[in-house]
Amino acid sequence: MIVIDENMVLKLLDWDKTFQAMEVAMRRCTEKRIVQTARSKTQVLDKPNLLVSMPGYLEDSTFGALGCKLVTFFPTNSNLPKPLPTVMASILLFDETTGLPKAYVGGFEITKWRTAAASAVATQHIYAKRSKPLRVLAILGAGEQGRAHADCFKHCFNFQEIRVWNRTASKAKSLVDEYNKKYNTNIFKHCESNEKCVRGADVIVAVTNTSEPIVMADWVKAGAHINSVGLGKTHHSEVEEKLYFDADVYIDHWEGARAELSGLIKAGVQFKGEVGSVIANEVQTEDANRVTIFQSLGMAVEDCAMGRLIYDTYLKTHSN
Ligand SMILES: NC(=O)C1=CN([C@@H]2O[C@H](COP(=O)(O)OP(=O)(O)OC[C@H]3O[C@@H](n4cnc5c(N)ncnc54)[C@H](OP(=O)(O)O)[C@@H]3O)[C@@H](O)[C@H]2O)C=CC1
Ligand SMILES: O=C(O)C1=NCCCC1
Repeated sequence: MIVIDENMVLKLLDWDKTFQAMEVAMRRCTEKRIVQTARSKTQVLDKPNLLVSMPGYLEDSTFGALGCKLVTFFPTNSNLPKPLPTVMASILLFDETTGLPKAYVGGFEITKWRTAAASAVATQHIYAKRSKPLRVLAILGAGEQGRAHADCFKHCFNFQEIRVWNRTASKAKSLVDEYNKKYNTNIFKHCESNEKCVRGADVIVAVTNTSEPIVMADWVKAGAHINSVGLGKTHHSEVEEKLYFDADVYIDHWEGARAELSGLIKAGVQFKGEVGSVIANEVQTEDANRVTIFQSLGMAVEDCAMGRLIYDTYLKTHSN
């Protein structure tokens, strides 16, 4: 079995290929060329900490794989004397014919990259391909995902301004300073409040553990697009609930949504469709003034696609 550790994974990752892998995973999902059920969660007693198991099979000549991601979500890690990441992951790939274990692939970087790229794919197909404005991006949350989304959206789009807000302001300020230097630009701007960050933004990314809404309906401009990624009390805690009734809400996969967005479903919110059906041009938002939301849950087959991409790239670059 090949072991591809986190350092190696990071060397092999590439935004364009990650974007492509997410497009394929999402499209294949809608075409039913995948197998994945709602993921199983094992909670550590009396703690908010979870071990999540995500097995999947993706049929595709380039990105297809049989694999399983095991991911821990330990929000309490941020309070440790020496904080650890709150989301950590490992991916196992198996031979599709024999079932033999093929590779262990570190899943920490992959989870960051594929989640940010899934938001970028959703933004491209639900929003940007309708020739909508891409002037101001608002990122709420400057943790691991906030950073990955800042890199990914800088790479994939051409925003004139990328605003960053974080509950702990110093982390957003550090991100802004670091990224303006890294990209030799001044488009990254720190926002003191989530309201200032959201008002007037064309695209909004929410990537926090909040259990209370941080994106209020009245702040969101007509026709804006929101990627809501974070998991607080529920997967839809970041956006004020009433906005879900006045927006076109897209999901990554129905099985996951039925299990993890049951609160929204019970409240009567209807989903417009999977992002895969938008990629396939089967569904689209027609009204330019309607807000669109991508409610990102994360899918096992996204990790299968990434495992295969990294495995193949590793074999190409380490052939002896
Ligand atoms: N949809 C998907 O596919 C995936 C979703 N996720 C989810 O994305 C979220 C972010 O992950 P990640 O960046 O790795 O986590 P980090 O621990 O690195 O960052 C957490 C972020 O959430 C903020 N935060 C925590 N509590 C609150 C609160 N009550 N109000 C406002 N902000 C808060 C933190 O702010 P501060 O600095 O002030 O503490 C920080 O910005 C998590 O909920 C995670 O489960 C992760 C992977 C995949
Ligand atoms: O898809 C994932 O990976 C995760 N989703 C939400 C919680 C942490 C990991």
